Amino acid sequence: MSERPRVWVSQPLFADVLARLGEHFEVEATREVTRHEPAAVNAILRRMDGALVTLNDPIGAEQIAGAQRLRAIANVGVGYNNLDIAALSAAGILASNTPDVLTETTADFGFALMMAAARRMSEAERWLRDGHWQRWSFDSLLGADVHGATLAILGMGRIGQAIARRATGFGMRTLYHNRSRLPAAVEAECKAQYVGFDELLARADHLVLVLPYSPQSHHLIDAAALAKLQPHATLTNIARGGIVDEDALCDALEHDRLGAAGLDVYEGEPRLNPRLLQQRRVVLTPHIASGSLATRRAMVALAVDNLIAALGFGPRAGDPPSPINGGTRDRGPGTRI
Ligand SMILES: O=C(O)C(=O)CO
Repeated sequence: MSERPRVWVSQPLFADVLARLGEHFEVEATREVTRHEPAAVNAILRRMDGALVTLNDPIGAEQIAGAQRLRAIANVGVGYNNLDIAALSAAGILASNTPDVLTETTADFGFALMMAAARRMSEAERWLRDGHWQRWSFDSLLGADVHGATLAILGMGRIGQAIARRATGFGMRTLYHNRSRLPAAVEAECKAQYVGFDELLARADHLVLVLPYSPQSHHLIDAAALAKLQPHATLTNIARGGIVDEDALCDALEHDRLGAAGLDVYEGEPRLNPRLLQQRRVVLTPHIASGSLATRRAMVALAVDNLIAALGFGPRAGDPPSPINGGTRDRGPGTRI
């Protein structure tokens, strides 16, 4: 009997969802959340035919060097800046991600984070828990309205569009900027108007970042970009931390050049820029935008489907549902999220 392919699961995920891998493969699963050293990953991948990894696991030339058997990497996540797609493609390794299944959950969270920042919810709760509420006062903790305001979405992929659809229920005016303009029918459905980058910033009451992280978007929101925002504007980031220059953001907050911020992602997470923790007018959450139970399970299930199909098994053998490279839907780097 020929040997079964071997696959590695880099982090503990839902064991019952992963169980399907065992129908086809020898599975080596990591039991605890681990920050794997590149050399350790390389030693493992040299023995593997496939791997299921998360955004905590950078996979590039160093990790796949000499991994002769490796044919597929399934990323659990829609953003895949942890994968070096050029290196994987050059080695003939099929990479996949998990779009669509997290769109609505992530949009819910982005909208909630924007509202929480605008209405100072974290600050208000800290104030209350710290025992400051002695009597009700008419002008304490006044925030900014969301209904009727101008929503500015940077990155109008699936999640950006889902946020725009939510904004219609709040009577917002939605502007967006994206690498390419959306078809008129999609703009009409989202009630969103395409504008240039500078105009987006200048007109935003609430700016929400939903674009992919790439060398082009690194620190796109820097001091110069922040200076284009209105001083009452809020900034919400549910994309990747590296898109925002966090020191420039702290400067803007400290000098009242920005109303508030809602952040779910950080450059260098889980390590936080200590200055962010000092800011009153920020809502900070630990990268949980896609974190509903149902959605996280669906993401793992899709990654499992991708891995099984990419390694030539199951009903879609050879045709994984959401390939990034080398598949029927080669979407190249910087795909909209
Ligand atoms: O899917 C992603 O890209 C995430 O950030 C985690 O949900």
